[in-house]
Amino acid sequence: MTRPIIVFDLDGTLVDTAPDLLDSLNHSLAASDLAAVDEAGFRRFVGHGGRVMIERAHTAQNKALVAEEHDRLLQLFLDHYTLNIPGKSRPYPGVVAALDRFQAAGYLMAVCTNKYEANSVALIGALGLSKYFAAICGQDTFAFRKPDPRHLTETIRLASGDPESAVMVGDSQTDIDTAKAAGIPVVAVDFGYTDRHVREFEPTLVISHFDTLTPDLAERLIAAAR
Ligand SMILES: O=C(O)COP(=O)(O)O
Ligand SMILES: [Mg+2]
Repeated sequence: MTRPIIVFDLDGTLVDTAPDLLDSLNHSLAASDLAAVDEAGFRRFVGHGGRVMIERAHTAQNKALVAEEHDRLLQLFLDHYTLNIPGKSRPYPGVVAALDRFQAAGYLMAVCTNKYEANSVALIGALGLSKYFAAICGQDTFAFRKPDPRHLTETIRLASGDPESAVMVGDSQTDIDTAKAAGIPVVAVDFGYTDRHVREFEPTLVISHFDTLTPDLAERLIAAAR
């Protein structure tokens, strides 16, 4: 029988990356004479990767953004972000213990994120977490990304898992919509990056700490979804 799999979102779910994403975003926006974004703005702009974050910051400040300028600012963002990995980013409380529990219980684990794959692999490596994951799939790994459910189902296949025996953990509407479209139960953490409470997006379950996330719980969610 295929081993069950638990798939995690990265930013705002496994790792608190907000300070570094915000620093790199503001580094990039400064080159475009935009006002710096604050924490509240960041929560509204994040979730679909750096390119969309830059675009949303411009829209919010009523600034036009042509394609070449968009490319230039994205490159500035990525160069700054890449150079500073892992920066101040750290796993949320209880993450490492939860990964150990799922590993001991025989689960496959994977990451499905709208960060670029190279930055995701580098960040997870710098935090010493690579050994847990059978696959780390970013927004550029496939020709589609969350909320397209194939980003999740192809991540599961790449990790040698089965979408019928899978659970997703995320922090945003993007993650919840993705998992629901794939028919996969989804646990939402309530401490990540969203400007509306995750409850509003109707995940299977909301948790406030990784200590709550156990293989028993995952097994129940997978069984209930069948
Ligand atoms: O960086 C982003 O915009 C989103 O990243 P996530 O999918 O890991 O939350
Ligand atoms: Mg996230």
